[in-house]
Amino acid sequence: MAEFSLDKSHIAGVVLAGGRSQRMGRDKAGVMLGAENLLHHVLTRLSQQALLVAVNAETAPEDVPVVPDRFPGKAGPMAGIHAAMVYAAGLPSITHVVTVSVDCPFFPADLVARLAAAIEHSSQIAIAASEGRSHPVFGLWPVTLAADLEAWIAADEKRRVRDFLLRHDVTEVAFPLHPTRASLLDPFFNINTPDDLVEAERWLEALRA
Ligand SMILES: Nc1nc2c(ncn2[C@@H]2O[C@H](COP(=O)(O)OP(=O)(O)OP(=O)(O)O)[C@@H](O)[C@H]2O)c(=O)[nH]1
Repeated sequence: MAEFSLDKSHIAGVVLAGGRSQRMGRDKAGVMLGAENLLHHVLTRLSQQALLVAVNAETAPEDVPVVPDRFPGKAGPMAGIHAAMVYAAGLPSITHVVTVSVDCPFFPADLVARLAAAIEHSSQIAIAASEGRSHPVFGLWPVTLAADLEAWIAADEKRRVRDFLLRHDVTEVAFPLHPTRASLLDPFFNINTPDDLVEAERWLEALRA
């Protein structure tokens, strides 16, 4: 059997930025971390790893396509992942879409490379993990799963990402902690609350030092 190989030229990236940001109390995409907002941090990091990038939210910078949920209020982040798949399926030469979360500004610089290397055939999903926990919103998804995901969302609105993954061939890729001057940073550290934001400012400083 020929070895399956997936490179950046076949991968689009979508930042998941839906949801209610209830714990933060305001839209997380626009929250400032250092000199830039979270959406800017995440888009910058993602655009180095995917051929094209888009945002799954109401608003985005002018030159970035917006990919809104097709099932708003249903299935949480899975609705965003579905919108991402449908968007990417319409792009020439794209076979997979990588999704990342807007509240996670330090995700690994080799996220896509390592997820892509873990995929052994065209219908496989790869998701990230760290510290023994999986992070299914950080996934590399075949765009051909859009119809299956749509049927899954339509059938039951209460299920979670993990339930969808159980239906498919999934590989989990473990990422190491990132050394900083202060201590080891989990690259999937995410910002849900104002206190998390204070901690993220400290990590930003530690990374810059
Ligand atoms: N497209 C889409 N993305 C979502 C939805 N709910 C959450 N997300 C995204 O999934 C990721 C994790 O979200 P959570 O932190 O669990 O939820 P949140 O709505 O951002 O915040 P809370 O309201 O405080 O739980 C973030 O990138 C969110 O933008 C949704 O309904 N649709």
